Amino acid sequence: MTHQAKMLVQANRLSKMYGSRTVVNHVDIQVKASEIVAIIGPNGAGKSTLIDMILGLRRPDEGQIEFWRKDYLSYVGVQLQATPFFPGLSAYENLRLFAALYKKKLDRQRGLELLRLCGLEDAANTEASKLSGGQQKRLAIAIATVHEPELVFLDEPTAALDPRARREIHEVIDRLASSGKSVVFTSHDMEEVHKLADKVIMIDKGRIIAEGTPVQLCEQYGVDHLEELYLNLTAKEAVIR
Ligand SMILES: Nc1ncnc2c1ncn2[C@@H]1O[C@H](COP(=O)(O)OP(=O)(O)OP(=O)(O)O)[C@@H](O)[C@H]1O
Repeated sequence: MTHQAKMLVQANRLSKMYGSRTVVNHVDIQVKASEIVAIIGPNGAGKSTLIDMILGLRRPDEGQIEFWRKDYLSYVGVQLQATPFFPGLSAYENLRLFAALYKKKLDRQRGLELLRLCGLEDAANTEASKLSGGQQKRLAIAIATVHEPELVFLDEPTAALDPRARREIHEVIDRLASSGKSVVFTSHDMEEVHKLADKVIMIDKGRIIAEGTPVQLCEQYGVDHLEELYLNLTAKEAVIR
């Protein structure tokens, strides 16, 4: 990624309230082209609410978001936690179906290329329901990118996966960024965040509490690992008596 990379998303002073509770509090976020951004923070910190606002699924109560193009939603891919495919169809048939929903024609060669990008070249004809958990996650990512988006959101893409399956997802994320896409992902695995992210945005109680490259953050706070920083900066849950 170069320093002159174009800006895809520029969100300023975003806030969201539920009743009298502020769950996102004056958050600024930028996403540049080909950048991998990790949004991290404790359960309930406001990460999903923030991403939903960027995706236009929830309206911010305050702040505004500028996108790199008017029709940006056609160039955004989203993989949410639920597995979003048709279990009775093969991996390739699922891709073709989702491409058709986006009104894109997907020829066999392009379909196989996309499956290869997601490490699924040997599973093209396998029924989606028969794929392993890791393969299903990768199919979900392939589906989220079938319309050639420029910006991809992945919500906890490696949750509940074994180390090898995680590593395969890491490779897919790296390949997406190398092919020029920007990736925004959430994760509770600090080692993975350190390895993958160009930029880390740490959120607690709706506010950004730290932001920078993993190396910058560790240097700035004098820690060896992001996990240490995370534990130092995020609040402990109150004990309910
Ligand atoms: N529709 C809603 N109405 C009321 N409160 C909500 C609503 N959606 C989320 N919340 C609350 O807002 C807070 C932030 O939730 P959010 O899902 O954004 O957190 P998160 O950081 O994504 O958490 P996790 O890591 O568990 O996915 C939580 O306390 C949640 O209970």
